[in-house]
Amino acid sequence: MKILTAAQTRALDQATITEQGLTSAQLMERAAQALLFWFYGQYGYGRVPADTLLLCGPGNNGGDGLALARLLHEANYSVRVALLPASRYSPDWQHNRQRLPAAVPVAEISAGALPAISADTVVVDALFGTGLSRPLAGLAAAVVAHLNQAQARVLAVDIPSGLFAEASQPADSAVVRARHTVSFGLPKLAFLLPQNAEFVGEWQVEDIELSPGFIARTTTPWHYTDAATMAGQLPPRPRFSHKGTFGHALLLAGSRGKMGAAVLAAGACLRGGVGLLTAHIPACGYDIFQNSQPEAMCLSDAQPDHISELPNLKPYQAVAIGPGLGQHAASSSVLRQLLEAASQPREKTGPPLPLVLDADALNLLGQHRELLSLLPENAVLTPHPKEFERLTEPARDDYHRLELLRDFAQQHRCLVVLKGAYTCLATPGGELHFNSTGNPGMATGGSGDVLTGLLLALRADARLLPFEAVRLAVYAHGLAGDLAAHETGEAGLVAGDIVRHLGPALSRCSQRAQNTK
Ligand SMILES: NC(=O)C1=CN([C@@H]2O[C@H](COP(=O)(O)OP(=O)(O)OC[C@H]3O[C@@H](n4cnc5c(N)ncnc54)[C@H](O)[C@@H]3O)[C@@H](O)[C@H]2O)[C@H](O)CC1
Ligand SMILES: [K+]
Repeated sequence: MKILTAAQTRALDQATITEQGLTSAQLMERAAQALLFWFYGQYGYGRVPADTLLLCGPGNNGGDGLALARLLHEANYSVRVALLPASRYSPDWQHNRQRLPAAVPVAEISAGALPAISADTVVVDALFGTGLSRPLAGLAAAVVAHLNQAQARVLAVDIPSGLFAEASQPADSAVVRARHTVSFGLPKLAFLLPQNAEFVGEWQVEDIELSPGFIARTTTPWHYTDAATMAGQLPPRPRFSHKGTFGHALLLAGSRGKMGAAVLAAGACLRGGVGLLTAHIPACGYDIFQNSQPEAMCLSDAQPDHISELPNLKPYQAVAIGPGLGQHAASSSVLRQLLEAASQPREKTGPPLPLVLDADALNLLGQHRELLSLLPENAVLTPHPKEFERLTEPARDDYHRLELLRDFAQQHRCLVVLKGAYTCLATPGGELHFNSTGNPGMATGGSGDVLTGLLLALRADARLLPFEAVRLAVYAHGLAGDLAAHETGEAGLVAGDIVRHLGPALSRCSQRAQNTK
């Protein structure tokens, strides 16, 4: 699913109206209907809130609010409307103002007459939407401050008022703190960034049949990976496949006290469908590893506590390094040797060896930035924000971090998975793909090791393009976390639960096998 700018969204509106032969008021009616269904979903018939207040601005966001006020009134909700005065009102605002039944109380907001809001009032924030052109000030800012301090349940229409769709607002500007946001057609970039979570609350996107042709033609660096995007992305396993079909993966992981990271990554790699897995681990971990992952092969390093040797890479279709690795100088030298070997083309025309770098491998890269020039094309890096900062620089805010991320992936021609809520995958071509799956229960030790193992499995599968493999791994990892949390609750979730649910998560992304009989 694409994410568009506010300007592109306005053009999408227009294209929809033209292509479908609609009036703009008819499109607004679709938006208002979607909002009405949100109320039905929340309150059902007959359980309506005692007091619903619609705060309406002068543009089409306010027009949506006025249309919704009419629909709610017709559905027997007790509604009142408060209008933000302006010198100009949009034509569809005026249309819906006229259609508002006289029985609905309407008041004009002024500094001395702010609408009464109690903690029991359900407030619809239809002050400003994607037409916001500057930070809120004056009366609009006063209304927002008044609303926020009432701590009422707030539903934001399209986007919380005062929030820009794709840029930071200045610190301390007035922004509605919504508990819910119902947006139309496509998500807004703002919804996906941690700095906006306090304003956006729980968000959802409602389909109002905006022009699919226009969306397809419109270019954007931002994408949202949802279930529809991922349906059928994992190819079926051919009936005549054998373990060589899915690749032989090498995992370089573990150090004394951190063998669990190697075990978890290996478990995820195996559940990710790899053909063969070999783990190269420090000698202290040999028994631990062999006992807990009997399906994997194991190479023991000469050193007891850390990795100091790089195995011969010839047998392997992909290599991951980092989980539980530690930062010993000898392990750092293994990383250097691996990057040097992988940056040489394996065959004259073939792609370089697929690499996945995580955890301490990223910290070592941060300490030795000269190694970045050795990254082979499409190497996968999986930093969380702090690890990413060590590779680049501190970000001023979440939008700046996205810029740094995009630049880094383009400059080093690699795939960077910036981990967190809505994990963001940056591609060498400059795209940013935000992931929809996952939950806060996954903020627990070992989750990242599981992702590395799954990435390793899918990068070893030669049937998948590098970007496809990484997007699928990120999505399936989050989905496995969601399936696991369903069983354990978020607090009770541990990384091993994610491993156990990778199989079901991947099968939800798989194509049905055809002609395999
Ligand atoms: N995207 C869709 O598919 C649909 C969107 N709808 C709704 O329309 C709004 C966007 O409406 P628009 O008229 O373009 O903008 P706004 O209502 O957000 O406000 C514009 C209005 O406000 C003035 N203004 C802008 N910033 C400020 C400010 N800081 N202070 C004061 N005044 C400001 C501006 O000059 C205009 O006069 C979208 O979000 C949806 O809710 C459609 O209804 C359905 C389809
Ligand atoms: K709004």
